[in-house]
Amino acid sequence: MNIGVPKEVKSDEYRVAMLPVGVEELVLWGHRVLVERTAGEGSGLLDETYEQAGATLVDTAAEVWGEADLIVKVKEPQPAEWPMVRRGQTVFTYFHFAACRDLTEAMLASGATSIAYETLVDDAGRLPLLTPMSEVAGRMSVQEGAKYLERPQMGRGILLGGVPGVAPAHITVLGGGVVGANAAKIAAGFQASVAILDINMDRLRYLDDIMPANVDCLYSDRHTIRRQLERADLVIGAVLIPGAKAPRLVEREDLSRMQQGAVIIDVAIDQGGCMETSRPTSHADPTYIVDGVVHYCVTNMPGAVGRTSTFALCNVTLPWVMRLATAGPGKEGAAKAAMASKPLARAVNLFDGEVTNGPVAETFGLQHTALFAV
Ligand SMILES: NC(=O)C1=CN([C@@H]2O[C@H](COP(=O)(O)OP(=O)(O)OC[C@H]3O[C@@H](n4cnc5c(N)ncnc54)[C@H](O)[C@@H]3O)[C@@H](O)[C@H]2O)C=CC1
Ligand SMILES: CC(=O)C(=O)O
Repeated sequence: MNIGVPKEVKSDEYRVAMLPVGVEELVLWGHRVLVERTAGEGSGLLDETYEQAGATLVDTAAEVWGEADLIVKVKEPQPAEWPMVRRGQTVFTYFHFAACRDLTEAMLASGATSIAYETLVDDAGRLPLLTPMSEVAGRMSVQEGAKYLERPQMGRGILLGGVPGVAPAHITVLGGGVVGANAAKIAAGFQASVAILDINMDRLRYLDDIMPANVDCLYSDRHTIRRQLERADLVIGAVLIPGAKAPRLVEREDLSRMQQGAVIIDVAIDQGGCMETSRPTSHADPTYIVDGVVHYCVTNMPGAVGRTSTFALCNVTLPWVMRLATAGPGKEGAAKAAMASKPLARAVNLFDGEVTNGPVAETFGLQHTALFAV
């Protein structure tokens, strides 16, 4: 099968979807891997290394998209890429469809099979292809929060850990999953005062067992969220309902309860964000201010630490790329791979012009067709 790895084109996206070792494995199994020149550069991976691993290097994205049966990417196809997607092709990447109707419509119109990393749910209910990037973003959210709390960045001028005689910052983490737990762990290490909120009591019990003493694990309801907003120097949005638009936990009027110069890092922005006032931003222009509160809503946070993130992502995606490649090209190959693996079947969001993911269909009022009924 022809497998294509285009260079990422989203703003400040330095990850690449395959390591040289991945190329080598696929080539060993008889596949051809087309890699766009300089695709790995942002992660410090040179063309020569891909070539030595057996990749066919090509000069343009059009050649990759034109020849590949399976496209392996990091971020959702950007508008400039949409015309290159074709029927019969499978695209395996982060899509976050619920956050963007235009993307959903473009991919539906292409007739390609869209398999989304973020909805690949294993039999234990985990999200193995989202987890490593959530670990990165959760940890990063605290370092970004620390930066934007600095006064020259329009923040309150608060040091996370305080100093003897002066209280540390208070950090509220909405959502205690992978992003939330990683954020809380790093924030606690900075000696901040931390509260982590979730609606899943089992998860709260677990977090309560493993978190240090400066982390409170609280049930997430409207009253608790409002009380937290009054106290917080930094709020981190980390909730998720897989496939669906993020639940909205903070309304615009709630910002009036917050302190001037407080910072919101809405990590959940890739699924639409969990604050009414969140809108997507980029690494080049990451923040804006609403009612005196600094908002940071970058949709590809791990892209900024491309080298760490590329290795963390490719470690988990390669076995699934291998399964898709082994199943063969076209929609028949994608269906065969999905038939043989429930996690892969759950990750198929669009197939042959139909929406096969329930929450995506519900978000846009589109018809939902079960994958094996297509
Ligand atoms: N902006 C970026 O660059 C990145 C964004 N993300 C996003 O971060 C978000 C969180 O991801 P994960 O932590 O991996 O998800 P997760 O599934 O591990 O955790 C989500 C948590 O939210 C909780 N939750 C759901 N509704 C809630 C509510 N109403 N109140 C409180 N808690 C609620 C769930 O119980 C769960 O524990 C996702 O949207 C993910 O795509 C992840 C990586 C990078
Ligand atoms: C999860 C995701 O969308 C990212 O890592 O960019």
